[in-house]
Amino acid sequence: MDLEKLLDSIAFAAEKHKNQRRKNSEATPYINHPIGVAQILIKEKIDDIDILRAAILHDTVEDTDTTFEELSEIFGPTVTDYVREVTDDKTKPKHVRKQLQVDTGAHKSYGAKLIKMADKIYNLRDLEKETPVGWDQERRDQYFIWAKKVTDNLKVHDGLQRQLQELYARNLTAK
Ligand SMILES: Nc1nc2c(ncn2[C@@H]2O[C@H](COP(=O)(O)OP(=O)(O)O)[C@@H](OP(=O)(O)OP(=O)(O)O)[C@H]2O)c(=O)[nH]1
Repeated sequence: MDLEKLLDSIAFAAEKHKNQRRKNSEATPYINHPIGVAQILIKEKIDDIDILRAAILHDTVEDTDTTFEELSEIFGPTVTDYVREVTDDKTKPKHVRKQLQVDTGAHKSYGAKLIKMADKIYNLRDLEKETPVGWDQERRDQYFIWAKKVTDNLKVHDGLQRQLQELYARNLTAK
């Protein structure tokens, strides 16, 4: 049953992210982010359960002690492969990781592209609300510029693309 599968994923991610917080001034629990990413997809009528589960789990390997083997055992290969596609290799320097997101996006699967689009929408909305603790205006602006380079290679969904365009129109100024 899909609802049970979705809740199992949320419970797993919540446990894995339990000690992490977002970078906003309220230090919101990190799990709000993956839940919000899945919510963005559901609001756009995306109902593929494997994509939704992967959206919930998308930061577990990148940001916690979770391994792909663990995900594969519990959630199976399809969900795990989506998570793998949207996971940055943290052993690489940050500028390399950022460039890889720009360069590899176009070659990813439809599901991975949807998750990446929703991930960026969530982060950009957060940035619109508040500049994260420790960030200056320049870092915020650079994130918008970089996110647009990433998402320009992911245009697989009109509704998500419209939300991204609105975010860029409000926040990217020609300099
Ligand atoms: N806007 C915003 N972002 C926050 C907040 N708390 C945590 N983040 C995370 O910060 C990352 C963006 O910051 P960066 O400076 O680019 O990356 P860094 O964390 O590796 O230093 C994103 O993670 P990421 O998974 O690496 O995403 P992405 O950089 O691949 O898009 C985002 O999810 C917050 O309150 N607001």
